[in-house]
Amino acid sequence: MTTTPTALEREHEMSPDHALLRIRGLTVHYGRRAALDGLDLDLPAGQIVGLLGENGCGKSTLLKTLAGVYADYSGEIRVAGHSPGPESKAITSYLPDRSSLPDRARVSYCLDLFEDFFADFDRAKASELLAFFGLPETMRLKEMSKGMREKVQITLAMAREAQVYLLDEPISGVDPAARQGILDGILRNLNEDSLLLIATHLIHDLETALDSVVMMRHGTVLLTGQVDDLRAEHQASLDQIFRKVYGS
Ligand SMILES: Nc1ncnc2c1ncn2[C@@H]1O[C@H](COP(=O)(O)OP(=O)(O)OP(=O)(O)O)[C@@H](O)[C@H]1O
Repeated sequence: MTTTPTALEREHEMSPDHALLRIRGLTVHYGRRAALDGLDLDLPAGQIVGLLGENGCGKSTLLKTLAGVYADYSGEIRVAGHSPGPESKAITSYLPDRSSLPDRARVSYCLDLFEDFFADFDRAKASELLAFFGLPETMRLKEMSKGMREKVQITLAMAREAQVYLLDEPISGVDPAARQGILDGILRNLNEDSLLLIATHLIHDLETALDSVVMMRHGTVLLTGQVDDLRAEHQASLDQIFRKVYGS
């Protein structure tokens, strides 16, 4: 039986230098409200990408949908050629904005869980990252501050040997002085062929780490570009560009 190729499959055949992440016409409704509204986006491997935008513009919904956690969407998504599902999840590491880890668990138990669940989880890398963050594996999550828990979440997400990392506001609970250290933890050992898509409001803290940005508004992409190109074009920092774009 032959099936008609989708728009993305046709594009894939026509452009062999395909993007690692491809999205066409992605739409998500919560009731009558469109959280994502026909969003198109291509992102290549080997980039650290900032996902920026005002509160409620759809960043978390986009990451959740790409991660395969939210499946009620229309449009097309391909992660390394796969629609969201078991194959895409096997190569995608997702850090949600809310933790679903059990409060009473010790860090070591979380490591056991991830080791059982993800074939690409590197326990030695996780232990090394926890030591870098100064967190004991014997500690229970409920004994931790918000920032400490975030470090555990980051450790679990970044200790996978994934092709795509989707991080939803990973350093929002961390004090300004500690943010650089956490960022170093995230970027440490990051495979140069991986794609890291990171939703954040902390543009100033992330500016030097980002290769490119995606700015969203009302469930669509308002602007994308390489950070160096945008800075040169606007003669301004990313923070200033953001204020200009969203102030208008
Ligand atoms: N579970 C839900 N049920 C109903 N509406 C939702 C739900 N989750 C999100 N929304 C709505 O969808 C829109 C997009 O929300 P989303 O959380 O994706 O935005 P965001 O850009 O991540 O916001 P923030 O920067 O505040 O984290 C918002 O209007 C929000 O109110």
